[in-house]
Amino acid sequence: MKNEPKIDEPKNTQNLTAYKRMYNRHRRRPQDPNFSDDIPELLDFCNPSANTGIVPLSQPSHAQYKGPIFGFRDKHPGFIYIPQALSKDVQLQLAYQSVSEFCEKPHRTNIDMIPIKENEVENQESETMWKLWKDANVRDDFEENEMTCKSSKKQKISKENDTKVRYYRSMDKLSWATHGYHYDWTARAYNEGMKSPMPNVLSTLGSIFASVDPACNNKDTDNSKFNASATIVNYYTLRSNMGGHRDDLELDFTKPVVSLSLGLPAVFLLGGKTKEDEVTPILVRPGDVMLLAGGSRLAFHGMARLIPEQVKLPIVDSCFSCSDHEKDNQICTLFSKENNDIDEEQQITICRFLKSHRININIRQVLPHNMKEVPPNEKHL
Ligand SMILES: O=C(O)CCC(=O)C(=O)O
Ligand SMILES: [Fe+2]
Repeated sequence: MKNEPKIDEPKNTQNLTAYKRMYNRHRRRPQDPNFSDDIPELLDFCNPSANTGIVPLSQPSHAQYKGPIFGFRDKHPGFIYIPQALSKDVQLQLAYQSVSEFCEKPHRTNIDMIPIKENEVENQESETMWKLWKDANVRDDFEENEMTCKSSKKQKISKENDTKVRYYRSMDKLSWATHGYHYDWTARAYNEGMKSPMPNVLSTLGSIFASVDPACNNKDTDNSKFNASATIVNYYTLRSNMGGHRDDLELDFTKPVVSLSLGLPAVFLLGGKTKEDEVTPILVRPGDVMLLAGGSRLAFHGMARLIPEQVKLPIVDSCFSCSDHEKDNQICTLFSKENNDIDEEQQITICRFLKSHRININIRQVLPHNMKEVPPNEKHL
């Protein structure tokens, strides 16, 4: 009897990996027009109920981040979850930078790799993707919403045929941007010839959060210092997902991948070293931070779906509100100056963008401390 298939398991799912089975359970159902079908139960670090295996972790004494951090008692060793680590202001600031400077030159995006189509117009220098999105989405309805937005503009219309101008670089096509070492998706490697400056704010955030990992001590000058040298910003729509993979191209796996979430909540799937290992579906909310660290640094993971605004999620336990512990860390001071730069109209437009998108920023250290550059022609597989 032992080897016989279970009756309630459809035949064609028997050969699927544990990861794929979990993905199929949680992915957005294409037949659901509103994307709001019932969400199967998820692990919620913002409401850590009993019997979930979630345990509070103690902070290393040198940690720069002082808020509560969590992991699992008996699975996913080394994985660290920091609920509501980013205040609303910090989320807004990071989202603004993600849609404006982080996805423009000299950084690299997926759009650079798409050939320009015949009916598309090359954007002028002053027209960033964000400006075009904003112009197309800021309309008179702000006034209807009691928010007066005097300078709102209508979507740009071409005079000849009264149709929308199709720009080559447009937010609607944007799915990722990279900084520092650009990830070369074709070669599956980093290389010295493909770099842009790391945004300071991302390097600093990477170091602050990495410091909760016992393997990182930024006060030291030795090999335990986290040195952020690459970021990937993922831009997701309600239709997006990210398949199961391992972040295995860096040359130092002793350092964590620090992952920040903004915008819509999502279902993050955390597995183990193979696609057959146990997979945990995690509800990731805006403001949460995760670390793929230690024994989970090379774990399979992916993003099954976004959760639309209309789905009612459990309210975040009040002890995770950022206002208490954010005073203890350097994150607020990091942004206090720049924050004034986002005018009200921009803020409203960013909030609107975040109601239909998720932004994930993941920060990595590529090289071990004793290596100055990526060796040429190295195949890292
Ligand atoms: O969106 C996420 O949370 C995961 C992103 C990710 O795994 C990656 O960019 O490698
Ligand atoms: Fe990843």
